[in-house]
Amino acid sequence: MGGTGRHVGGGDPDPDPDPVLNFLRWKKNYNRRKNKLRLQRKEQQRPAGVVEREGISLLEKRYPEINPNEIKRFSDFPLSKKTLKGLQEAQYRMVTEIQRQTIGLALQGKDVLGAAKTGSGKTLAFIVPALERLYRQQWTSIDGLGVLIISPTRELAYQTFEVLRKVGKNHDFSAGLIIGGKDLKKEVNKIHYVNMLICTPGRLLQHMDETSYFHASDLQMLILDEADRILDMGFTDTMNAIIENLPKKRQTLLFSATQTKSVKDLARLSLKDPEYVWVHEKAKFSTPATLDQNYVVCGLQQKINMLYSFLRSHLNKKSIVFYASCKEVQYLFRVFCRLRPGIPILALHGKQPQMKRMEVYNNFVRKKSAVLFATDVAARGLDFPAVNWVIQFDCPEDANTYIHRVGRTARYKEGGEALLVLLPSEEGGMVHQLSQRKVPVNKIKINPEKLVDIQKKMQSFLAQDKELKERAQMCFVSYLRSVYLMKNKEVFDVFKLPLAEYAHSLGLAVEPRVRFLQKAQKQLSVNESLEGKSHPEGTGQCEDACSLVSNEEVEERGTHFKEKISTVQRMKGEGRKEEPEEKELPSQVIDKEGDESEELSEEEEVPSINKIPKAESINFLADDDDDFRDLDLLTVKRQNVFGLEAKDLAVLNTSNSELKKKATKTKEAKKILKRKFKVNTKIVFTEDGELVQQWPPVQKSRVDSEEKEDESGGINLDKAKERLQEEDKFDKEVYRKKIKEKHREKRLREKAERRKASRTSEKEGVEAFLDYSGNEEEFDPSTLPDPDKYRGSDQEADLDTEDNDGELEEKNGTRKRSKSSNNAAEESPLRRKKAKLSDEHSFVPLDTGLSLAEDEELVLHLLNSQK
Ligand SMILES: Nc1ncnc2c1ncn2[C@@H]1O[C@H](COP(=O)(O)OP(=O)(O)OP(=O)(O)O)[C@@H](O)[C@H]1O
Repeated sequence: MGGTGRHVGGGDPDPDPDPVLNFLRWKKNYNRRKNKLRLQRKEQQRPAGVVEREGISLLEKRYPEINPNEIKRFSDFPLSKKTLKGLQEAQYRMVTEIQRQTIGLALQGKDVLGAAKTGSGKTLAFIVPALERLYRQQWTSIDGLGVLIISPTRELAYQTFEVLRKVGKNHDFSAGLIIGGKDLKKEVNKIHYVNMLICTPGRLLQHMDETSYFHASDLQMLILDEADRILDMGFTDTMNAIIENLPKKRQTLLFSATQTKSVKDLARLSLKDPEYVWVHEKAKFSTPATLDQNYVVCGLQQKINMLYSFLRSHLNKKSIVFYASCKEVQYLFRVFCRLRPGIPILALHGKQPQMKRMEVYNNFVRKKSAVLFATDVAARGLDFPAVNWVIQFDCPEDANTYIHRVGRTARYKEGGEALLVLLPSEEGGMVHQLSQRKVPVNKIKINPEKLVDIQKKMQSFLAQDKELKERAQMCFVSYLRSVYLMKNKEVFDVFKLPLAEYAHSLGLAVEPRVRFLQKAQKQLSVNESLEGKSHPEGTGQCEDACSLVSNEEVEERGTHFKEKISTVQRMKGEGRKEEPEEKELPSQVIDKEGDESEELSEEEEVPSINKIPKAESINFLADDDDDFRDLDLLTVKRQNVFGLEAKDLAVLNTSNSELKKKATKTKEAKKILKRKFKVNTKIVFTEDGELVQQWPPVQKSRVDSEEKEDESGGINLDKAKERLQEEDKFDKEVYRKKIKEKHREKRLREKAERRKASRTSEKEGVEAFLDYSGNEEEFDPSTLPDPDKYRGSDQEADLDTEDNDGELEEKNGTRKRSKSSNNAAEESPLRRKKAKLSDEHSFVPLDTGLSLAEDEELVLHLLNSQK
């Protein structure tokens, strides 16, 4: 047997073949192959459903044996062929740590609370078990909603939807994306077919409330992505309401890069005996190892210069710049587009319409080098490929926000760099927080020689463009409000900020007045005097902030409010909260912001500056753009004083602030009058070289004597009244003349019409006559049209214009008659007939067919008969 075995394995020609043994061996192999084929054929004949069910039960049998430590690839998990194929096609083979540790638990049907660093692959960690869950249940479209995935932002929901589409494409389930800013009606029609729904909380609850056939009674799995962010955005009540609408018997997965207390509260509410998987709990750092993190300390007034200088020196990189508020993004995006740093600039924030947001998102994904100005709407979960730099222009609210922001770079084994810009007042507190959260940041310094000063340029932009200036003012207020509303007063103290310098750095000549800040300051001083400074900083101020800034204003802040929002809402007794980005998008804004485009083309969308009622005191009431809404918080002390230097302005400001007396409008008007300002005039030349004053419009009623106006300054009311009355008279006279002229024109028009009508009838008469005159011998001169009649009409025509006649001549073809009224009257009917007959040869001399003498006789006869 040993020798035989050797021969079989070796495959060398047997030196001493035993034919019987050979035959037996061949027969054995043959039978084995035959049986295998028979079985395969049998398998193929069985219904696919049965085979699938058997496959599923085989997979399920392997679930209890899943050992995360042995798993390296997705194929090591007992996954369906369809899912594995999808993963393979999307180039996902090796599992990441969070996937290795959570997929098995989720397949076993456990509730999971998973946390792992940014960019570590949490999305697949919940998408794979979700697909498998429905596959196991043999879910079909008629079964309705099986999996619900809730994301905090629309972009993240969209991104998750795309991953699901990619990985689940071999399955037969239907998937839907339900986010705010889209057509609700269209969603209503489709929602009941959807098996896997990805949505934002506000919109989901809206469907739960309003869409009659939307129900989640058979829901198998609930997934909360970036759950802490959902709660931070003030969706606690919404989430509670959603969870109440879901069946109790379901599996729940909850994922985030950071875990807060509120998440644990939510987990207690929505998860049953969950498995906590905190992959990097024991890691040295809570940010990716491939991320290089630095911070600079920079004065508020230098931040924009610094950013510009940074971008100029990183033209071939892909960067994201995070700001605290939408209005900062809007303003600085516009300004930087005008400054043309040499790199495409994009802006993403919650005030853009959804389509625009998608467009920007996709654009930035595609770009190799670009800079994205964004609010924290882009801070979580978004997976932009190959981002080199994350710059935090404004200090993040806390270490968690910091971690999510920097997580937009250095994703899945890639490298990346992060730069945090801190004010001197923010440095201590923030750096301490970061070190506590195991975030390694190095301090670096700005090279002052490399700093480009763009302040003057910005000032000139603002001097030319009122709308931009308003945006600068809104940016100013918005930033201050964001700082004011921050909870951690160790880091954020709005009263320490150099306001005037900040305003100048935005290009503003004068710092706008911020009412809420003034009120807060007052309140603070009252509190201090009452309590003898016993009030601990940080708590009292925040509460004041909540009461001083309306809820709407809070939402405009976009992202940073956390519990404060909930406090305000609870205080106001609101049941639940809509998604902030939806609230921030009134239709008008959608139109306006929808045009906000990538680079340098945004100038077209500049709204009319006529909207501004006054320069002295800007008070935007019901403006189209909700950007203008919060300007009621703001009053500009003085405008257009760019001639002044910053130093002078500072002196001016201090002296102004020292002046406690409130100047009335009358006083200010008087002051202006004393200065004897003259209105600018615009004079143009006509083609004849005459001078015409275009602006201000010249008073037509003015007589020379009035030029000698009272030069003593001020307005003489009596004189002004007289002048107005005179102007009124003059206008009335002009009006009367205009009406007269109109009537005359009307009369002439009617006459012309009448004349035309009579000529037509004349033509008809001629033709009738010609038709009739078949026989010259039977010619009856009495049938001739009355020549007086012609004359009359022609006389009228003569009163009008000669051109008119010429026109009629050509049009009617009655050339001879119209050339000269007399000729027309004298022309013989016979000639007319000939003329008609020889229409095409109208310039050929007419031949009556009679002799010359006979012709003359006929003419004389006709003339006599006319007389
Ligand atoms: N197993 C894998 N193999 C290869 N690439 C992967 C794998 N898992 C995830 N990725 C890639 O890693 C990147 C980050 O994944 P993902 O967006 O899921 O991270 P995340 O943990 O959700 O990040 P964040 O906390 O920022 O939301 C994505 O580009 C994804 O395609």
